[in-house]
Amino acid sequence: MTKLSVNINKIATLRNARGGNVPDLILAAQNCERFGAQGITVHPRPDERHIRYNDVRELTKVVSTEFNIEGYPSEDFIALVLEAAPAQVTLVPDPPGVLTSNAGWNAIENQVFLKEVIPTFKNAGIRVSVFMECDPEQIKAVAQTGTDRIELYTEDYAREYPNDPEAAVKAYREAALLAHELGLGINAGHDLDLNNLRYFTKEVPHLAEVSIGHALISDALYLGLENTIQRYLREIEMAQ
Ligand SMILES: CC(=O)[C@@H](O)[C@H](O)COP(=O)(O)O
Ligand SMILES: NCC(=O)COP(=O)(O)O
Repeated sequence: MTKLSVNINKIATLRNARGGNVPDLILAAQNCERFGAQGITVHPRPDERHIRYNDVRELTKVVSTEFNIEGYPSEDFIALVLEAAPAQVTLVPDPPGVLTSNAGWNAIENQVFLKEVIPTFKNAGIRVSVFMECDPEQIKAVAQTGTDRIELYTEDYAREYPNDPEAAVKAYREAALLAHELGLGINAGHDLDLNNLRYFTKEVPHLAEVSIGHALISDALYLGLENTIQRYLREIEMAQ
């Protein structure tokens, strides 16, 4: 069954807006797990616009499901992840000033770099996932880096889904089949929501985890966090 990892970046966005500790991010993460989340994901960006490095240090003490830390493997990020020792690190090629993640790795051009960085985490017992698009040549290249998993970047799927679901999901299904054949685990995320999640998890095989944040936290403003998490879980259950 595909696991749901709730990305709590946007709870930190709201907290930072007033400079205090409301909403309490640690309590929110614990409640997400209590409401059924099977993982907690954070993306501490260099400018700490939402998740701060110290949030990661505090969260790692309380997260009892799978803790997944996403980010570009800068020296500071690597040191933070090794200190936090999460279940999983997801390497994302984001430059510092980007509004949000908007591309997967070019694993062909960055093969040497990824081959150097990935053992640092694996030797510390941390599962590695690499944020990727669906290009088969890129999937073959990232399979050579030693990563445990890839995370399929699903913005293209989310954008095209309303127009033509089958066309939107085709490349992802093919990428998942190829990745599985190459011995890679498969995660997915970015812009997944209550409308497009069931079809994606039904059509894409071998999907270990989806990480969802922006739409889920936005839905929770209307539906409540507990109800929202359970509705996302139900979408996955209905697909499998
Ligand atoms: C890698 C990914 O798709 C998400 O972690 C995304 O980067 C969320 O980041 P923001 O919450 O800063 O948009
Ligand atoms: N890896 C994707 C993630 O953690 C959340 O992305 P989004 O749902 O906020 O777009």
